Order: sequence, then structure tokens, then C-alpha cells
Amino acid sequence: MAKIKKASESLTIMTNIVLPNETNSLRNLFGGELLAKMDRCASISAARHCERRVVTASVNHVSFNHPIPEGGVVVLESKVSRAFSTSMEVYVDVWLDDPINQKKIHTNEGIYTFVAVDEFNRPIPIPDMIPETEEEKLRHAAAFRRKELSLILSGRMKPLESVELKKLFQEPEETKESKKDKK
Ligand SMILES: CCCCCCCCCCCCCCCC(=O)SCCNC(=O)CCNC(=O)[C@H](O)C(C)(C)COP(=O)(O)OP(=O)(O)OC[C@H]1O[C@@H](n2cnc3c(N)ncnc32)[C@H](O)[C@@H]1OP(=O)(O)O
Repeated sequence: MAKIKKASESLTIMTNIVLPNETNSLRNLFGGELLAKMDRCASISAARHCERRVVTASVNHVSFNHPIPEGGVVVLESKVSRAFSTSMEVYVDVWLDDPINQKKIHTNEGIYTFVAVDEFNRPIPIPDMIPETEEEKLRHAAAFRRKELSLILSGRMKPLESVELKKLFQEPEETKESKKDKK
């Protein structure tokens, strides 16, 4: 198994048409149906990256920005955004595709955490990942913060133990100095 893989090697694209049994009372794609589709797409990306069985450990974020109507063509694209020791973050982008007018609307985004497991469902090490595009680099850079937040929210980490997340709430030294100068 390769020790380091590119983000693009885990790219997974799923295209579907929204059927009536998947909609809510407003005849738009039901949120839970979309979550299931995102989980499926993201789990394939995770398995492609680590070439192992994976389980969903956490759904860290999902945004519903635009409804997806019955009959709409929905395209899901997922890629591993960062690999840690046994876990990986997977980003899923969802698009409403209008093949007739050739328009694409970015409707949703989801961030999932998967863990690679052995035959006894114990976590096992995974290959590292290199981001290449600007977007991959941005997502990769912020992933550690999101991991810490997810661990805090799930009670697996104490807020004061965080490294990257804590930095967001700390004032830069220069700002502190300039405040002192003004006094
Ligand atoms: C070959 C290619 C072909 C491709 C084509 C085939 C594709 C074929 C795909 C099929 C894919 C099926 C995909 C099914 C997807 C489900 O539906 S799975 C069902 C739902 N999920 C579950 O049932 C999982 C239940 N939970 C568990 O089993 C355990 O809690 C877990 C997740 C394995 C973790 O176990 P644990 O003993 O607590 O392990 P622990 O060492 O504490 O943590 C392991 C890692 O997870 C991280 N972690 C744990 N919880 C969290 C959290 N809440 N937030 C963030 N990180 C967390 C830890 O930080 C740690 O990360 P690392 O620092 O090691 O990277």
C-alpha cells in the first residue's frame, strides 16, 4: 500500500435523479436522504484512500444552502481532505445540475470523519495524504482544527487540551503589544 496518496486519488462522484419517494412535503429532496447519499459517497472516498474497511466516526458539519427539487439531477463529489493516524476527514460537495441549461448550483457541503478498521473493528493506521490544488490545501490546513472541535463536542477531548482550536481564541502577541502601547 502506498505510504502517501494524493487527495485526487480518493475522488468519488455520484450522480442521481431525485425521485418522488425521496422528497419531503415541499417536494424537495428530504434532508435525511441527502445525508445518506453523502455518507455513501464519502465512505467510498475514505475506502479508496486507505484501501481498508472504514466506519463513519462523526458527521462534523452539513449545510443545506439550496433546496434540490424532485426530478433534479444531484451530483455528489467527495475527496479525503486530510489523513490523520487512523482517521480521515472527507469533504463532500453537492451540486444541483441542470444539464439542459448547463447550469450547476452548489447546494450543500458536508464534512465527515471516517476511521479505517481491521477485521475486529479496531482502528488501523492509514496512508498520509498530500493536497495539491489551492482548495485541497485550504481544506487540509483547517482539518486539524475541525478534528479537535469534533473531539471536544463528542467528549473525547477537553477544550484546554486543544492546540489549533485554542489559537483561534488567542489574541496575537502584536495586538497585545499595540494595546499596551495605547494605554
Ligand atoms: C479498496 C477501495 C475500494 C473502494 C470501493 C469500496 C468502498 C466500500 C466502502 C464501504 C464503506 C462502508 C461504510 C459504512 C459506513 C457506516 O455506515 S459505518 C456505521 C456507523 N458507524 C459506526 O458504527 C462506527 C461505530 N464506532 C466505532 O466503531 C468506534 O467508535 C471507532 C469510530 C472505530 C473509533 O474507535 P475507538 O476505539 O474509539 O478508537 P480511537 O483510537 O479512540 O479513535 C480512532 C480515531 O478516530 C478518531 N475519532 C474518534 N471519534 C471521533 C470523532 N467523534 N470526531 C473526530 N474523530 C474521531 C480519533 O481521534 C482517532 O483518530 P486518529 O488520531 O487515530 O487519526
